[in-house]
This record gives sequence, C-alpha cells and structure tokens, in this order.
Amino acid sequence: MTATKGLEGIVAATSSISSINDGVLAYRGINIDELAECASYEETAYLLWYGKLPTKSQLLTLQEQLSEYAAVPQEILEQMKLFPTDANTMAVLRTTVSALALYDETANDISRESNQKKSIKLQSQIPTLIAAFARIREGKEPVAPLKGVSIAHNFLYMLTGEEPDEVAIRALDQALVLHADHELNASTFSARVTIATLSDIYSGVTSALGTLKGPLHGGANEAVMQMLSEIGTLEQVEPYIQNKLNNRDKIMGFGHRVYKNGDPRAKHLQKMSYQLSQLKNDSTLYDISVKVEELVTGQKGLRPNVDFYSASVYTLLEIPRDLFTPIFAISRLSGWTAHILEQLDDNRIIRPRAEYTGANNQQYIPIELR
Ligand SMILES: CC(=O)SCCNC(=O)CCNC(=O)[C@H](O)C(C)(C)COP(=O)(O)OP(=O)(O)OC[C@H]1O[C@@H](n2cnc3c(N)ncnc32)[C@H](O)[C@@H]1OP(=O)(O)O
Ligand SMILES: O=C([O-])CC(=O)C(=O)O
Repeated sequence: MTATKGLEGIVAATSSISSINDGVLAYRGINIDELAECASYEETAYLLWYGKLPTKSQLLTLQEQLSEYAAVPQEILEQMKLFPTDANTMAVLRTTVSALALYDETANDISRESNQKKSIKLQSQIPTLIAAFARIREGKEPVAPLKGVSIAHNFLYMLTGEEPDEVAIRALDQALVLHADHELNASTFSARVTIATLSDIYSGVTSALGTLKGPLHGGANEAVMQMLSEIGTLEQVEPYIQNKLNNRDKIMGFGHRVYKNGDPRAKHLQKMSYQLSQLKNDSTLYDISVKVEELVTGQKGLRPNVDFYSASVYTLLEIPRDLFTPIFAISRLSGWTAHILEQLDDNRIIRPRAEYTGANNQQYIPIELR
C-alpha cells in the first residue's frame, strides 16, 4: 500500500453537483461564468440543492423560507456576549453553528426532508450569527434580520443597521455565487466524511467550518489582506514579494491543487475589485494586487486563486478583515449541504487506509524500566 500525499489526483467520490474540467468550473453543468453574470446567490443555492434552476414561484418560496428562518435563538446571542471580544471569528462561527443543534429538536433527524429544511435554515442563520458577533464584540446589540431581502442585502444590513447600497449588495451577491461550491475541496470532503458515519447535518457543517478556517483553504482570503496591508504601497510590492520568494515563503491567494492555468473565478473577482476601486476613487489596493500578481505569476508561474482578489473586494466593501472567511462560509454552506444530501442518498462510510511507516515488532516495556 502506497500513500499519495494530500490525496492528490485521487478520485474519492462521485458527485453531480459541480465539476472542474479543463479549467472550467460548472455548477450542475452550468458554467460559473454564466452564473456569475446572471444568477443571484439564492438561485445558485437552489440549483446546488435541487439540481436545477428554480422557477419564479420556487425561488419565491425559497426566499420566504430564508426570511422565516433567519433569526437565531436568543440563548446563542446571550452566549456570544460571554465570548472574548477578540475571539477568532471562524471559531465563533464553528462554536455557534454547533450550538444551534442544541436548540433544534430535529437536529438528529437525518431524513432527506429534514436535512433539506435544515440546509435552508443554516443558510439563513449563519449570516445572522456572523453579523451578531461582529456587533456584540463592539458592545453593540445585534440587528434583527430584515424580511424579504436577499442574503447579501440582509448580511450587510445586519452588520451596520443601515441600508446597504445596490452596488455593495450586487458585489457581495456575485462573490457568494462564485464561492458556493467547488467539487471535493477540503471542507466539503470533511463534511462528507462526517456525514457518512450517519452523523447529523450540524456536525457535518461544524467539521466543514473547522476545515475552511485554515489559511491553506478558506482562511487564505484573510491572509491575503494581511499581506496587502503589510505591503502598504506600490513601491513596497517588489521588495516584499522578492523577499518572500527568496525565503521560499508561500504567497497567499496563489496556487491551486486542481487549477494549474488559473482559477476561473479569479477574473470575476478582479473585475469587481477594479470596478469598486473606480467607484471609490481609490485604486491603491487594486494596483498593489495587480503588481503582486505580475511578480508572482512572472517569477513562479503561479496564478491567483479565488481568495486573492476577494480580499480587495471585501475591503472595498468596508467589511472587517476577520469576516472574510466567515463570508466564504455563508456561500459554501449551500455547497456543503448539497454534498451532505448527496452523500446520504447513496451512503457508504468513508474509511481509507494508511501506509504504515512506524516501527514493527516492538515490545511492551514496563514503566519502571523505561
Ligand atoms: C479556496 C481555496 O482553498 S483556494 C487555495 C487557498 N490557499 C492559498 O491561497 C494558500 C497558498 N497556496 C498554497 O498553499 C497551495 O498552492 C495550495 C494549498 C492551494 C495547493 O497546494 P498543493 O496542491 O499541495 O500545491 P503544492 O504545495 O504541491 O505546490 C507545488 C509547488 O508550488 C509551490 N507553491 C504552491 N503555492 C504556492 C504559493 N502560494 N506561494 C509560493 N509557492 C507556492 C509549492 O511550494 C511547491 O513548490 P515545490 O515543488 O518547490 O515544493
Ligand atoms: O478546491 C479547492 O481545493 C479549494 C478551492 O478552490 C475551493 O474550495 O473553492
């Protein structure tokens, strides 16, 4: 038995949710480029969950359900008030999503019908949890969710308590579409491994959140922003990046396990970053990002992934840096739960083997002789 490090190239599941072929990403067979231009996040989530785009009335029903479920138990908001104000936001999200199960009497019902309902519920409650903590840590009361508006709209509103502008809503909505699913990425794999033991959907999503948090995966968007802030000016890009490359440090937001010729989502986020910087009349962050890309691609042949330009997009939307990965989670929730439903439709426990590299034929030595 020989292990493949990082399971590279191993096909570990069948799935009809999203595909990556020759650098093209499609959800249920629809090219992401088309969805990014035309679809709302709610339509995208429906597509991932139910396999086809919704009719007007199906979309309306979904929007009504999302509105109905958006509030979270008051007990969880009270618990949040006891959390350290500098707690890691992904740790807060992981903990509070896990806590949601305690207040849902259907938590352990793993029937398709119940899991479908809980997917919609989680989709609606996760933005509420994130926005609530962002306010509670500043000593402010959470803002109750609005009814009848999109997830992007509601999230921006719950952060500030003010009506967001249309440009910001559209930019966030498009970013949510672009991050919604990505075949067997690490966090989705985690969700599938957890659920395949016939555990509950909250456990699956909690596993996925813990996996998304890491900087080699979803946490990279925050690490990109940290890097752009450290660089600070256009003049500093070259010495900063050169130093990192000389030290063989990783440049966050570059490289990908599957895409070797570029991530098809990055161009949409780059365009958004450019448009927002034009609107704001401040292209510093965008210009720094483009220069970083020129150097890293020029010298290492590595291309930006989805996390690279999303960092400047969210910053231009005036979203705090430590909410970037939680926003990724708002979007990926639809992908995770679609995979959870798919896994349970044709389940077998996921249990690969390990190539043993330790010692053999050892003997037990009594503790007093060690
Ligand atoms: C939503 C997402 O999860 S997208 C990915 C987000 N993560 C990041 O942006 C973090 C930075 N990128 C990386 O760490 C990696 O490219 C990953 C984790 C995305 C993919 O990892 P792998 O498929 O294992 O790529 P791997 O690490 O084998 O890279 C191949 C080579 O390119 C180098 N490389 C890969 N990415 C980078 C990078 N961002 N900066 C510098 N060098 C890199 C590796 O060091 C390795 O070089 P070597 O062969 O000389 O050792
Ligand atoms: O697929 C991956 O390995 C990481 C990624 O881009 C994603 O999850 O969106």
